Amino acid sequence: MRASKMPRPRLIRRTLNPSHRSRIVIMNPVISTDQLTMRFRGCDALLGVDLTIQPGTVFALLGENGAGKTTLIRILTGFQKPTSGSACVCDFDPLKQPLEVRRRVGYVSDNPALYDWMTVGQIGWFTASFYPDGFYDAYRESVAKYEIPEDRKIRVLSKGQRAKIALSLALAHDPELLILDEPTSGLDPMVRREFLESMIGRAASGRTVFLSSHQINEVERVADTIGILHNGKLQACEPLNDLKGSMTELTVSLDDPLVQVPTLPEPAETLLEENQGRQRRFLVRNFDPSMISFIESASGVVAVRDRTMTLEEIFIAHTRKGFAGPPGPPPEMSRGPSESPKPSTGDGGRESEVVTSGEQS
Ligand SMILES: Nc1ncnc2c1ncn2[C@@H]1O[C@H](COP(=O)(O)OP(=O)(O)OP(=O)(O)O)[C@@H](O)[C@H]1O
Repeated sequence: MRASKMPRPRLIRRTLNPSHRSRIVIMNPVISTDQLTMRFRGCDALLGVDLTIQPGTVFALLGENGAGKTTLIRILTGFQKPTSGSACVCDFDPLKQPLEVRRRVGYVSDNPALYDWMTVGQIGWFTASFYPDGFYDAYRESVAKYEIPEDRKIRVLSKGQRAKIALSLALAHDPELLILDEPTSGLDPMVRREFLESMIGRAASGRTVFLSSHQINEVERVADTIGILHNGKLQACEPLNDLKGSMTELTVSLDDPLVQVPTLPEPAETLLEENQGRQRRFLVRNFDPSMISFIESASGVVAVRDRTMTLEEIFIAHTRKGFAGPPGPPPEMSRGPSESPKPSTGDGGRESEVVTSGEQS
């Protein structure tokens, strides 16, 4: 990482105990990346990803199949050399200091590789040899909690039991950073719930959790920061509440499909516009309810409805064809249907138009 691009330490004020006075602690981000790019033959898996994750965060990386999530995780854990750009994990460069990174990171891949011929106990004992004292005891405690016999061979375990073993191995050294690729696949609903809730506890104790997942409703319950990766680009990376609070769906009813809807004033930014006959649907970032009367006062506008969006809808808005990408120059709310032809999206006869000038991914 170039010195000029190293993340600057942030001042975080935290009260460690109600009986203690507040004190200032200087903390570096747990993860920071600078313009990470990964080009495979015939495929750009990551394109200039800048990501910063602070300690004590439950971060969820959302993305469709092939968005680049696993590639990003492989780079962060030192298993993959990026084409360009750099990463810093727990203050180390995963490429140059992979062992330092792995000592501090617990990682469970979406398809954990375990030695099938070992027993549950043996794999814990074997892995413990790479870690400080205390690993094996913590591992055994976790396996006992999951009620998996230690003398059972790995190869006869069910998918969910294997996932539990992988989690137990990843957590036994109480890592600073836990990276989980699709952590709950294979776990039954009760265990999923308990496990995800335990991630909140880890973050509260200052540890950091990085989840990559397709289970949007599930991560919404536990994550405090959300990243949305689409075609290798990070389209959004914000605290969950900021992300949800910043996006609004507007439905404008018109007395004629050709009516022009006025341009919204800044800071509103229209990300997507859809024509549905006499209704125009907009996805707007930074919408202020006071703008409703402004739109209603336009000629031909019959009614305006606004609605906050769920995380799932926000995710779809960021990953569907036609989304304009991260904030760019101030957009126009509408150019009016007569001014430019709109491409068909094939989604049930609706038409979408990109209305910002942000780069398409
Ligand atoms: N070793 C490789 N060689 C060539 N292409 C690769 C390689 N690894 C990944 N890719 C490609 O990079 C893109 C991103 O893959 P990646 O596995 O990171 O996606 P993902 O977001 O984890 O997907 P999923 O949710 O399906 O696991 C895909 O198009 C994939 O085919």
